[in-house]
Amino acid sequence: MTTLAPFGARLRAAMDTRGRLCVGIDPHASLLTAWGLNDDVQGLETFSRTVVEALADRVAVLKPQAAFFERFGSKGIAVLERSVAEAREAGALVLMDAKRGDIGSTMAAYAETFLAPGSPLFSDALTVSPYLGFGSLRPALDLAREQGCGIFALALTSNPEGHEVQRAVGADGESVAQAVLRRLAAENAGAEPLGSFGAVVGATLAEAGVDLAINGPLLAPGVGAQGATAKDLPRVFGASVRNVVPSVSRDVLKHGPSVQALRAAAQAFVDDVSTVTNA
Ligand SMILES: O=c1ccn([C@@H]2O[C@H](COP(=O)(O)O)[C@@H](O)[C@H]2O)c(=O)[nH]1
Repeated sequence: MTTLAPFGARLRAAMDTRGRLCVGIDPHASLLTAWGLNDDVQGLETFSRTVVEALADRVAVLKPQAAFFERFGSKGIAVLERSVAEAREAGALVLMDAKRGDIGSTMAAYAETFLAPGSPLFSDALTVSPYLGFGSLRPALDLAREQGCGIFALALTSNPEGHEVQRAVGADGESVAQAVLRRLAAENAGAEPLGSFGAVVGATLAEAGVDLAINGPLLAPGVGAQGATAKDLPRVFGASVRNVVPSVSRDVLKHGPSVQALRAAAQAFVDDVSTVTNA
């Protein structure tokens, strides 16, 4: 099995050649219906296959939302396995949005599931929750580093409810989100051209209010259906905007099942992002 180059380097190259965009594969029941599909495993398979066919050979990152596959049990997970493999085969980086987080010994099993080569769900990167303590993520951080994979830890999420936890300030005056970012920066120290340990920071924020200079990617969900636009990115991310990977799900997916329309919608976001980030 060939060893992958570090995820950060692969992501930077993908963004340079394909443009800066992550498209989520979120097969909501309402989207399956809107596409004329049944809300069942066959509908899930057709939906996911269509998104992969339309976008995996052109967008930098595809981000399957595991929850929408898990809701169909083992058959849904089998669809997820095939989608991940086909998307990677077509050249997209696959970021598994599973937001795993647990005590270290269990975290090791999650890491094996998503980051061990040969695992049926092997992905290029994984979202994780650091709210059992950043140190509990160590098995995932170590396996990702060893295998050329990436990790995206939740720092400031796009939903308004996240702030009560993430903006909380400790006795030392540091916010919880800032502590997560500081630990990510340490993981990325010295990495070039970009570290592999990223943060999730919502594009919906009024302002970041934290130091985002982590030398790693900043996944920015919230563009599209949650109300943010590409124009918000410079305000939220400041000088770190060059490391932002905007993430859109419903606002691209609503254009299916037409492959051409999905492609056009994704390209429109890529163009919008390049206008504001290259300004
Ligand atoms: O802070 C976060 C972290 C993750 N997400 C996920 O991103 C997509 C957003 O979907 P849209 O349809 O573009 O709103 C979804 O899978 C979320 O679970 C997020 O929104 N915010």
